[in-house]
Parts: sequence; structure tokens; C-alpha cells
Amino acid sequence: MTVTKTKLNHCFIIEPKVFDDQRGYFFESYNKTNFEKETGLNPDFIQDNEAYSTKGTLRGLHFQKGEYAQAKLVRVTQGEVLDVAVDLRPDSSTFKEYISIELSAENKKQLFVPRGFAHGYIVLSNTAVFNYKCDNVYHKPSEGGIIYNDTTLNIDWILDEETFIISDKDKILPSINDLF
Ligand SMILES: Cc1cn([C@H]2C[C@H](O)[C@@H](COP(=O)(O)OP(=O)(O)O[C@H]3O[C@@H](C)C(=O)[C@@H](O)[C@H]3O)O2)c(=O)[nH]c1=O
Repeated sequence: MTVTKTKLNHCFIIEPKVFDDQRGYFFESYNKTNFEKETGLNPDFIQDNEAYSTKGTLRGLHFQKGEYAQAKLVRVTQGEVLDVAVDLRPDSSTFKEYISIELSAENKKQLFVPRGFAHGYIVLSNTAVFNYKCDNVYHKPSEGGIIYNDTTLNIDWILDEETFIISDKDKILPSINDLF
């Protein structure tokens, strides 16, 4: 696997080594030992999630607060998304900055999103299956979020906003400056 730093501290892009042969391909989608060696981090992943969405679906930007904060290792197993991570750690030199990266079943890239970040994605292909590992349990009362069209972040979600499919709860999230 190859691990590449992003401009956000502790947020890494992971590219697995893929073995192709006449049958198809094989790769290790997660290897704890190599992950820890290459990133210097040791998240204890305890939950795996999967979401299916259609084109234009935008989920985010989400986080869990306090003791229920979650780090996530995210990837796409069918289709393509634009994935976004926002640094919400006030003591970080990249506080209120974000990165975006295209994750797809084809490029097999993964993004490690640390605790203290907001995370979201939009589906660019007709459909997509999104998979991720979390190092903390889901806890609804601890949910928090930032509105996808936050004017401070000014994220380019690539697709036409009129086509976005967004949950009612995500349409009324606060701005980053309301939170901090
Ligand atoms: C995230 C989650 C949701 N649920 C339930 C709650 C709800 O009834 C249903 C759908 O939940 P949501 O609308 O919050 O799903 P979704 O908008 O896909 O939420 C996810 O978005 C991405 C961007 C993330 O980063 C994730 O951490 C998570 O917040 O699934 C669980 O049971 N366990 C979970 O871990």
C-alpha cells in the first residue's frame, strides 16, 4: 500500500497494492499492521458501514461530538464519488480547511478521516456504493454537521446544485462559523 499525506494533518490517502491476473484482481482493503506502520496512527476500527446512493446524492458534512468522535477509513466499491474532509480541530494549523478527492471503485483510493473532522461526499456516477470503517460507535445524540454549501468553505461539489439529493436533516445544518 502507498500512503500519501494530504495538506491536512493526520488525513491520509491510501492506495492499496492491487494484484491483477487472468481471473481479475486481489487487494488487501485493510491491513492493520501496514496502516499503523505507514501512518503512525492506530485507530481501533469497530464498525463497518455501507451506503448505496444515486447520482447527485450528497451526504454530509457530518461528525460526532465529544467522546463519540469518529475516525473513518472510507472507500468506494462501486461507482465514483467526490469525498470531502474538513479539519474542525481548533488547535490544528489547518483548522477550517478542507480537501476533496475523487474515490472510485476503479482507482481504489481510500481516505483516512481523523477524529475532529467533518466528512461528506457526493455521488458522481449513476450509482455508488460507499464503504467505511469507524473507530467509534454510532451515537445519534452526538451527531453534528456543517451545511454542504457553507460560504466560508465554498466547496466545489462538481455537479449542478439543482440536481443534488440531500436528506432533510442535512439541509438545515449550521455554517462552520456558527459552530466555531
Ligand atoms: C451513520 C449511521 C446511521 N444509522 C442510521 C440512522 C438513520 O436512520 C439511517 C441513515 O442515517 P444518516 O442519514 O445519518 O446516514 P448518512 O447521511 O449516510 O450518514 C453518514 O454520512 C457520511 C457522510 C458520514 O461521514 C458518516 O459518518 C455518516 O454520518 O441510518 C445507523 O444505524 N448507524 C450509523 O452508523
